[in-house]
Amino acid sequence: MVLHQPDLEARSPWSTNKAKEVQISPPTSKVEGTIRVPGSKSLTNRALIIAALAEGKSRLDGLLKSDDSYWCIDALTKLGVSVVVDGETAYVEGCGGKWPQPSGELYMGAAGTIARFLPAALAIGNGNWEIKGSRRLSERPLAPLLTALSSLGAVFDYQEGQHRLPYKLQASGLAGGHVSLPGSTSSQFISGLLLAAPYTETPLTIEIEGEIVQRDYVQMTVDIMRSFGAAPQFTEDGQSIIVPSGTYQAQTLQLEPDVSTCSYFWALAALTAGSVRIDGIDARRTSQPDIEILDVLEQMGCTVTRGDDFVEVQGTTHLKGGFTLSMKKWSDQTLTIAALAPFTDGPITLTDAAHIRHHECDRIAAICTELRKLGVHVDEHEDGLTVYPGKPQSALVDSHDDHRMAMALSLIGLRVENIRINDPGCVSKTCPDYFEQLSALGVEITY
Ligand SMILES: O=C(O)C1=C[C@@H](OP(=O)(O)O)[C@@H](O)[C@H](O)C1
Ligand SMILES: C=C(OP(=O)(O)O)C(=O)O
Repeated sequence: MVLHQPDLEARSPWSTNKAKEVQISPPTSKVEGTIRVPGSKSLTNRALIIAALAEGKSRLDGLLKSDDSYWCIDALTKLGVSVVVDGETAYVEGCGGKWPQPSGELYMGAAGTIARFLPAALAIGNGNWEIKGSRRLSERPLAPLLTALSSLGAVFDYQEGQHRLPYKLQASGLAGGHVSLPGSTSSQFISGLLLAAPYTETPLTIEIEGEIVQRDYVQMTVDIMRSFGAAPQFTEDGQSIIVPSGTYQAQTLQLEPDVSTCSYFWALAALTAGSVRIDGIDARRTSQPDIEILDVLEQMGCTVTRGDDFVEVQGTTHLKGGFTLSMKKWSDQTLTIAALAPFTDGPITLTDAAHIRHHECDRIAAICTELRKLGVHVDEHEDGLTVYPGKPQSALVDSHDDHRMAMALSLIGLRVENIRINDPGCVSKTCPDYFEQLSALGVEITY
């Protein structure tokens, strides 16, 4: 069987698992526990970039330490910003919108957030940078963002293909005014423009053409910008965002745990009729869209307790299926639900997620391929999939160098003996100790 060859250059020093394969078997005793989940990737990389642009020294607590945040810190450090990491706290000396190092090579790893958030932040300054990323990141779309930045004055010199990594960026500030771009492939283009928008030469209005996928991530960007003193405003129709000129001011911020990562542990409770509590999350107030998974787990028959600062999921011996879900707003959960679906009592159809074909892998094709290897009946659709109930069988499945594929496929091993996954180390993109945490909850993990 031909398995995907991972791009190991994108693994950071915070990635420690070099195993070729992991084998997972169901827990031998009831799963019950309270766990800590590392900080949100989305909040960490937004906060790091804003803090780097700000005036003064910020303190970020609850930092995610994974490949995606490592390469973000690495790039900021190469830009001359001091980022000191002490445990899960980062101290960032803001550069006041003027990058101290006006030239150099910056590597984005495999992180969509860095590739989409950093270009505009670079373009507001003066400098010449060479930007590179992993093999897969170099295939992922950037055109709407880079076209918008070109129209505001940034100059790109593409090394291998138009609007793709690697490229050289010649920056001499960004004009303000009006810019429009589509949000149908990635919300990150809009977030990336927003993060730098207070520093354009005149105020910037971003007009969004059509619908935005995963729109709540744009709201998350607006919220975190506000907490650093900027004042972006949506227009009433929600299709434009007006960003007044200004500067970010340093802050002390507590970052929430990563709700996308939490989903695998809540799914673990669901599948084993166990209970898993995760502290540090207020489900009613979080800006992370993947919190929606809790409603789906309830629909399946689980009991969810939403505390002021924790969420506990209690699983059930009979999981209900037989429904259709639009994944447009929280599509990182498509794979989690696809992995739960075979163990429910009716088919589950997931729709509106065509854009995830452009994520760490073509996630729709990949999950259909791997579920079929396990003997699960699936129909692939252009924008999603239908998964039918059935008892999966043991198999070696491919993680496709995608952290979410590995974490979602591991869930099958909670019910089926000897599920093997290649390259388990790919989880380091967002959760380097994922398999250790599973093991601590009683799941049998063998390398
Ligand atoms: O802004 C963010 O932090 C993210 C936006 C989403 O990406 P797209 O909008 O590109 O799908 C999501 O899938 C990703 O994990 C994180
Ligand atoms: C799509 C994802 O990542 P990225 O930030 O690289 O887009 C993800 O984490 O599921």
